[in-house]
Amino acid sequence: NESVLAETAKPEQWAIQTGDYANQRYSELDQINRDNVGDLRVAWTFSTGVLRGHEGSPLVIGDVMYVHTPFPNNIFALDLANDGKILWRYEPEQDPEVIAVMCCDTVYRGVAYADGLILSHQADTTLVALDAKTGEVKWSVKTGDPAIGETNTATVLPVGDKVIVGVSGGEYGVRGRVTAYSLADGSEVWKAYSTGPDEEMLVDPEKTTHLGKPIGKDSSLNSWEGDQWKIGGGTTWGWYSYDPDLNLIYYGTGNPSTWNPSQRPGDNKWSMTIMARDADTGMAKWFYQMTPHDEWDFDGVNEMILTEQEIDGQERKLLTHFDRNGLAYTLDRESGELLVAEKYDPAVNWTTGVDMDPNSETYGRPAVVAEYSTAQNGEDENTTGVCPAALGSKDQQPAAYSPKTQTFYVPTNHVCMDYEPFRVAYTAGQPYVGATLAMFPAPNSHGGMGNFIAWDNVEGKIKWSLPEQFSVWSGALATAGDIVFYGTLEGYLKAVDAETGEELYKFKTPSGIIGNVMTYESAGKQYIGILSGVGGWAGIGLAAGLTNPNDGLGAVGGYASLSDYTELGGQLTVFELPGEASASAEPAADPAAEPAPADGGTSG
Ligand SMILES: O=C(O)c1cc(C(=O)O)c2c(n1)C(=O)C(=O)c1cc(C(=O)O)[nH]c1-2
Ligand SMILES: [Ca+2]
Repeated sequence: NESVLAETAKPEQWAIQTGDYANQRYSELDQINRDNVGDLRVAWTFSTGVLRGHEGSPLVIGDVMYVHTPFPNNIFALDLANDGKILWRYEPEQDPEVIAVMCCDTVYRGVAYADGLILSHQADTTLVALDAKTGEVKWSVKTGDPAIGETNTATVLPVGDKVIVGVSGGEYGVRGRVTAYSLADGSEVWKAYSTGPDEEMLVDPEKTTHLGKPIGKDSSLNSWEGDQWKIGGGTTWGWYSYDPDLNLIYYGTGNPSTWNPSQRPGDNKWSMTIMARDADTGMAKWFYQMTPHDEWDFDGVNEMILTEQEIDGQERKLLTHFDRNGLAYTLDRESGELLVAEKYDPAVNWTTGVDMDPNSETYGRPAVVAEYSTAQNGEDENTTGVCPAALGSKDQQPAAYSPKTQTFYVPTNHVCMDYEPFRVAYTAGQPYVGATLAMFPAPNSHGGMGNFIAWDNVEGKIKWSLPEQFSVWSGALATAGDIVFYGTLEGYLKAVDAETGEELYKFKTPSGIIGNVMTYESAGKQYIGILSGVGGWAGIGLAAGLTNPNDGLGAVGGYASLSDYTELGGQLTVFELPGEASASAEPAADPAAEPAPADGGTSG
């Protein structure tokens, strides 16, 4: 979208959840830098009035900040030129029944902006376009049906004259797809399913490729038994990227349903797949399936970060993806060629690695370790000590990339599990999970459940790693000030040196952080914003008031002690440096400073 491109090009704004179309989460702002970040202080705060998990971040367009909440997906427009006064609020009516069919808390990863519209895709799958100035509803359309388990938690991607949306419900047998709607009136333009016949997947058997080869006729149908693909998941609840030059959108598909692999023999295409599609038509250019026939619930939906970098002496258009399965992939995003696939979490034990030999029968496939194969061990058998756990070495928490350091900054989980598949019958709108889980910190390690790492996507190597007590479930931000920010589940906002990882600042916000750090400039001064409000799958114990470690799809386990550190509550905290940045900013409250001359001129 011309308007999205123009708005995201202004460093003083945060105009899209992902920072830019490339999902780099990098800001050119450098007033706050490695030398002064230690002086950060709270500038102002805002309570959202909602208790459960707060993912995503506010947007800033011009002088207005747009803050969203989890269910019921309220939106506030705050006037940054007027002390954050509420310009308008949007509080949709939503049937609370929808909460029962949300797998992993009532999270929402935020609103989008295009052409003067605020676009919000609610939990009940209502997609609404609001006038950004007034909050007035311009149009509204229903994209799914919660009665059959279809919900939404993701942000949307405005591209050209369309807005592209996904769907959640892989734990309810929902058939994944992306749908493009007209920005002008909300009418449907194209729809591309993750599974099923070529026509419904918008696949061309001769032109769409997998690892450089034509994908062939009915590649999805041939990889499932019977009609299982109709309730086979592959939902699309993650982050979306867009390359304006190639006009391709990129996203990943989620777990095949059910979690019991014995109920769905075959590769279960195209679940667990990176997809590249034409933004105008939805036609698939290339796919890459990372985890064929998933046995662990390693949804492939994490963000695709687009960069221009040199690899093997050649400048290439790259796509880097940190998958739930514990492998970090670097691909050529034009051709879909697989360049690097390496473990980014030392705990990973279910695979010995990916076959990188293009002439091999198993090219591009991960080699599975029999001991940790829940399919080979079979139904009603408990496979113990699988690393990573179902929520992966990384879940939805997005990484950041600094073009200055050519380094990726990745919030990770360091968690393992016991996994016991069982037979489950499908009933529309009921959980269709088919496995029980117990999750715990990775053994033989630092004892914590997370690391914040710096990653070299060309070498496929960790540069440095900061141990954390809990999973780092917050999104990172990198800036031209040579610093990187992230939040922790206990509630700390932290800033570290982009080169060395040295901790430079931390502040404990009122609740655990699962939101994404953002930055903006207002009246000439740089600010850092973060939503706190513990929840999400890792924090579901607190969010849903669960005490039994087997509740919350097994996530409570090692996360139960989170309640020793934090409590529910949604709040935005905005940080600044002391001192003035422009004529309109408040003067610094520095008692040691000389009083300013009365005439406002320079002294001496
Ligand atoms: O398969 C799906 O449709 C689906 C949806 C969601 C969601 O919408 O939040 C999650 C998951 N799966 C999932 O597997 C998962 O680990 C997860 C974590 C979270 C979160 O926000 O903390 N959501 C989801
Ligand atoms: Ca899932």
